[in-house]
Amino acid sequence: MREAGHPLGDLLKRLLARPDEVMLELGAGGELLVARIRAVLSALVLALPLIAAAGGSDSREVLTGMAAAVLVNAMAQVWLALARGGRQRPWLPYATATYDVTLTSAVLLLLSLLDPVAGINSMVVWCFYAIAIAITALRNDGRLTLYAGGLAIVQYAALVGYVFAAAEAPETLVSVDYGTASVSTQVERLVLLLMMTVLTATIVYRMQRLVALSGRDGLTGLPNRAWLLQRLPQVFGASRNVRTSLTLALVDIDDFARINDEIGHLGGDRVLRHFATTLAGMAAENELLARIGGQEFVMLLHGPIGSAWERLDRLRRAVAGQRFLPERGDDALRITFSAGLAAWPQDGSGASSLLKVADQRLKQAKREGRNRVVARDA
Ligand SMILES: Nc1nc2c(ncn2[C@@H]2O[C@H](COP(=O)(O)OP(=O)(O)OP(=O)(O)O)[C@@H](O)[C@H]2O)c(=O)[nH]1
Repeated sequence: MREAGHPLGDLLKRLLARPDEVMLELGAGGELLVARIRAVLSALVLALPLIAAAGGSDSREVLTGMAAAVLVNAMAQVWLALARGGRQRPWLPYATATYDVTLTSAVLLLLSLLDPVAGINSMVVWCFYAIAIAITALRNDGRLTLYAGGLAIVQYAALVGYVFAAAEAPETLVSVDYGTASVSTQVERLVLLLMMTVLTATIVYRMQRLVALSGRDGLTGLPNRAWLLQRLPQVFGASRNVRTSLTLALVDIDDFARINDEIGHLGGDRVLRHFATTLAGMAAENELLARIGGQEFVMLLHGPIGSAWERLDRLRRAVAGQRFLPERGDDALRITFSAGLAAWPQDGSGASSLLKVADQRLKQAKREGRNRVVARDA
């Protein structure tokens, strides 16, 4: 994997980039988790007007609080129901982040209408900005963190501006319960929100790096088996919707143990990298390629098994006809491969059934003498 020149440049580039499909899938799981946390927190909010009522508060205030708490709970249930749809709604994380931040601003605005200093000096409600920014980390999308942080800073700055502009004497904004409101404290709060955003964005970046590393094969840079098994169900789901056919190919370099014996393990590694590049050259942009074991690769090709066979067999002939020079001075090496194909959905509707069929056909290709592509059972 290529590193960008400057760590900060790399961080910003990665944060602003669309995350990898597997990352987005994990992020959809994070969205559901956030929706569940929001539902639990909202249920706790219901207790606040009841506590106020027990404390002898004004019945109108209690009823208003109750109505607001019910509304917050109803919204939390709506977000939860939408989050259960997985990645069907790409706008959902943005909608919920907007909701979380704007709800915090709305409560602060309400407080400021009762007592201007309460609106901008309240610590507890203000902390919900920080929570709203922090939980975007669970969605694995840096763009969302930057959006939520930016929104919180803009909304809070607007609220502070409004409170100071509306005050008759801004220098004497004092409250018995909330102390003195000063411009410097408010600037500090805005800086804290910025720090929270940068911190959360850095966590997202690190998480993305870890997921990317755990889903990649270190030698070839291709996705590995874990990544492939996460990704395949989504691809099958998308293809089911548009009714296209797919072909899974299990591709295996022939006699690789002998190649290792002849040119050494490092030479074998070079062969693997060269072969991975050759396969990648054949795959279309939206087709999958992964290294799932030693000398074993999986390709997911678009189209019926017949045309996939033609493409792979053409590649097989081309590879067998070329010679690979592992290192200057070495003897040129002839590489061949065998492949077993399985058609989706005819040979299996899931990853494991397709891999099983493709493996049987690969074994058949090896039994029949290697250097061949098998697309149906003997
Ligand atoms: N250089 C190198 N060799 C590897 C790597 N992973 C696995 N191998 C070797 O790949 C070889 C696989 O051998 P086999 O499973 O017998 O397969 P084969 O020799 O290709 O035989 P057929 O598949 O039947 O054609 C073993 O010698 C492994 O040590 C790797 O990352 N680098």
